[in-house]
This record gives sequence, C-alpha cells and structure tokens, in this order.
Amino acid sequence: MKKLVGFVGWRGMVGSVLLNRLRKNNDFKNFNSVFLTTSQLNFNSPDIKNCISNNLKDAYNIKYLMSLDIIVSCQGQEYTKKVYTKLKNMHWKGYWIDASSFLRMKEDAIIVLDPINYNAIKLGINKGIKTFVGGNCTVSLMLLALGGLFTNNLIEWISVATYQSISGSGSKSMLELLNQIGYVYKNISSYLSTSTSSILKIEKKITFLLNSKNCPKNFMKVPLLGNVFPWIDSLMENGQTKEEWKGFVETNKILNYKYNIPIDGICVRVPTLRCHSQVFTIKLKKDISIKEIKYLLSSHNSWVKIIKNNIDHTISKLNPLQVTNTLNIPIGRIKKLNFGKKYLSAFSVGDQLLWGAAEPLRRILNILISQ
Ligand SMILES: NC(=O)C1=CN([C@@H]2O[C@H](COP(=O)(O)OP(=O)(O)OC[C@H]3O[C@@H](n4cnc5c(N)ncnc54)[C@H](OP(=O)(O)O)[C@@H]3O)[C@@H](O)[C@H]2O)C=CC1
Ligand SMILES: N[C@@H](CC(=O)OP(=O)(O)O)C(=O)O
Repeated sequence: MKKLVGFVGWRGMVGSVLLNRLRKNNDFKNFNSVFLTTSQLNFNSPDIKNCISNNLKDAYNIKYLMSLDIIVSCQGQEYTKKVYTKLKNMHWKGYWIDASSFLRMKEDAIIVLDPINYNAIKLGINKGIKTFVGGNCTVSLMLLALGGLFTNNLIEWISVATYQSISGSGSKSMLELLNQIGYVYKNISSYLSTSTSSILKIEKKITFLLNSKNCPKNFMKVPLLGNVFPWIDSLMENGQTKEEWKGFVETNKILNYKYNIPIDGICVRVPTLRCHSQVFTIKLKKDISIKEIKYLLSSHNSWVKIIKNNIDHTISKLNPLQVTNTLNIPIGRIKKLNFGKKYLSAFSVGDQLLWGAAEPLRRILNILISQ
C-alpha cells in the first residue's frame, strides 16, 4: 500500500519550492498525500496527483497527524516545537521531515544532505531513526561546493564569509526590501532624468532617505537597500551569531568524522533576493595542485560546477542572478593564496530555497518512500 504523506507549510516559500520540485519530478505518483494548514482550514488542497482530500486538514489535529506515515513540515520551528513533542509523547511511529532548525542537533535526528551523508542516512533508517531535518542553507551549500575536499579529508580548517540573500530572512523581509526600493525611487526619480544632477547630491538624498524613520523597516533591523548587515540570528555566548555557530556544528554533525573540522567566519545579510554566496579561505592538509583540487571538486557531485578564473565566466556563471532557480552550485575564484601553498580561496553561489532548503527534503522523502 502507498504511504500517506502529510504536508505542512506547503504554502510558504520553502514549502512551495518543495511542491514545485516534487511536481516536476513526478514524485507524487509514489505516495498518497494530504495537505494541512495552520490558518486556512477547509480551503481547497492544491491540485496534486494522489491527494486523498479536496480540503486542507487541520495541522494541529494530533489525532489526524497520528494516522500519517510521514509528515513533511516547512512551517517553521514554532510549529515543530508545538506538534512534534506531542506526537512523540503519543508514540507516533511515522517519519518526521523538517525544514526548520529546532530538531537538527538532537541526537536522534539526522541532518539530511544525501550527496554527502547518504550512508549515514541509510544506516539511521535501518537503526530506526524517524526524524530527518534539512540543514542550514549555508551549510548545505558549502558542503556541496566543497564536497570533494571534505570527503577526501583534505581540509584542516575553513574561514567563511557569507553573503546571504534576504529570502533567508523570510517573505516579509523580501517584501520590505522591495518596498525600500520603491520608497527610494519615488523620492529621487526627478533627479535621475537630468544629466546635470550631481551624483553626490543624489547619494546624499538616498542616504538620508534610508536612514530616516520613514524608510520601511519593520522586519529587518536595518534598511538592506544600499547596505549589508553583518549579523544573522541571535548572539551566542562565544561572540558568534547563531548562523555562524550552525556553520561549525551542523557541518561537523553531517560529516560525522572522528575530529571536528574548525569552521568559523562572519555571516552577512546582503540585498540579493534568493541566492546565498560564500567566500571560503581554506587551509588544506597538504599542498595539492589547483588542477587536482578542481578535479576532486567537480567529480564529487553533479551539481557543483567549476568556474574558470576569468571575468567573462564570473559574469556569465558565478553570481546570484545566474544561479537563482537552478540546482547549480558554481564554485570559482579558486586560487592559492599568498599565505602559502596549503592556502586556498574559492567563491561559491547556491539557491538557498533549492539546495539550501527544499531539495534535501524532497530527496529524503523519496528515500523514505522507497523503503
Ligand atoms: N526561508 C528560508 O530561506 C528557509 C527557511 N527554512 C525553514 O522553513 C520555515 C518556513 O520558512 P518560509 O517558507 O520562508 O516561511 P513562510 O513565511 O514563507 O511560510 C510559512 C507559513 O506561513 C503561512 N502563511 C501565512 N501567510 C502566507 C502567505 N501569504 N503566503 C504563504 N504562506 C503564508 C503558511 O502556513 P499556513 O498555510 O498553515 O497558513 C506558510 O506555510 C522557516 O521557519 C525555517 O524554519 C529553512 C531553510 C531556509
Ligand atoms: N538562517 C538562514 C535561513 C534559515 O532559515 O536558516 P535555518 O534553517 O538554519 O533557520 C538565513 O537567514 O539565510
């Protein structure tokens, strides 16, 4: 009999990207599905093959949730906190797949990124693990970009500088950025038509507008237009932000090596829409040639793409606008650094709603369905 999969959070950004990927790959044919909601009870379900109900079900109805074989939640951690524990306390035997971070570091949960940890996932399933959680977006994107170096145990440490898009902060923050663009444009458009306007006069006006209290700024703590913000999530005791902390703990949990690889850096929000970019400064365990590094990186998985170190390829392949809405993980600017032969730099980009969030969930769902 086909398994019954319940989807919660399918309307949101991550959930709707997941739904599109499942549709595109015709995955829905392999299981029965039902769609749940926290706010739109009895609205229509999306038009999906093998969906067992025309209406949305109540995502807080524990009795109903208990009847599902698999629950996929892209609803966020508040929902997970409320519902997961109740289900576990009632000895629910199904699989829980989650996009949010709440359960990631729990001992009986696996962070899923199967091109990296497929064996651990299979082992976990055989051992009876029931909770599978997508990793933090920058973590998954870094592991896919540098998989060839990680899995060949060539990395001594990594320093990361991220350039994270506004979508990582949620749909309301995305809208806020767009509103900031409208607000500024409305107030400076008259200056733009005349070639005689002083550019510094316009710059002064824009800076004034963005710093004024009228600038739309309800969700991000600072205006992001014309700005970057070196802070994502809350402060940890050691001075890291939680996003930086995740880079170390989640990466090492996924890799599950005997010794943790030191990874640290600064996570920065930038006004791009959907793709996260990262600069890696890497100390290798030994001096290997750029040619071999490129070979190891490109042969690790089919999504990573080595980008030639020149301006034309950087323009056509190595920036957020070229990567958005694709599964490609381009990595370029690969070069040895002046610090010594074991020091390497690279720049990578990835769509944080695809490989950064939805795609690992789609893939673990298929793995569980095929059990
Ligand atoms: N944004 C990201 O980049 C990433 C997010 N995540 C995780 O996934 C969770 C969900 O994130 P995200 O998808 O950005 O959240 P969204 O805010 O886009 O959606 C979450 C839920 O909000 C409800 N909702 C209310 N109004 C609307 C609306 N107008 N349109 C769509 N949905 C609406 C829906 O629930 P309902 O139908 O029940 O009303 C929806 O499922 C996050 O909390 C985070 O834990 C993980 C990795 C990356
Ligand atoms: N924190 C990420 C997005 C996200 O939701 O991450 P996590 O799943 O680790 O909470 C960002 O801001 O870009």
